[in-house]
Amino acid sequence: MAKPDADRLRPPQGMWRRRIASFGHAVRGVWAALRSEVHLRFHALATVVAIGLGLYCGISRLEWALVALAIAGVWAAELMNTAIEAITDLASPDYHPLAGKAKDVAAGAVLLAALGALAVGLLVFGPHFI
Ligand SMILES: Nc1ncnc2c1ncn2[C@@H]1O[C@H](COP(=O)(O)OP(=O)(O)OP(=O)(O)O)[C@@H](O)[C@H]1O
Repeated sequence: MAKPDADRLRPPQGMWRRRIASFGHAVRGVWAALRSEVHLRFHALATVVAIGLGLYCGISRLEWALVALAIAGVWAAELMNTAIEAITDLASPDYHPLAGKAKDVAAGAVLLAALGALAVGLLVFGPHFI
């Protein structure tokens, strides 16, 4: 007899069902990362602050686009970093220079995205306060 989990794990039939299921997996991934990663909670706070500042300063449509890209870039980099950390810990729980390199490079991607977001924040919001 099939195990109870087998039905749940079988991919749903039909294109839309599969698309909706994929979307659900992605949302579940963001939620799982948010629960486990302190950095992501900090990004969530920074996102709320940036949106609040944007509303307070009445920034333009183009400025909103830049802020949105900066926010999405940091979230995407941090989520990829979390995924790479997880797969690295799975593949190499013991010390290995390549595991360290993978984690360092993934962390570097987050650092670059964060620096870019900082530059966008300073350039967009700075003039409203100076
Ligand atoms: N298996 C490993 N082999 C070699 N070096 C590792 C290994 N695991 C971690 N490291 C080194 O330790 C650093 C920190 O790794 P860790 O897994 O603690 O991530 P972290 O920077 O604390 O990220 P987070 O706080 O998001 O969990 C890595 O960037 C890497 O240089």
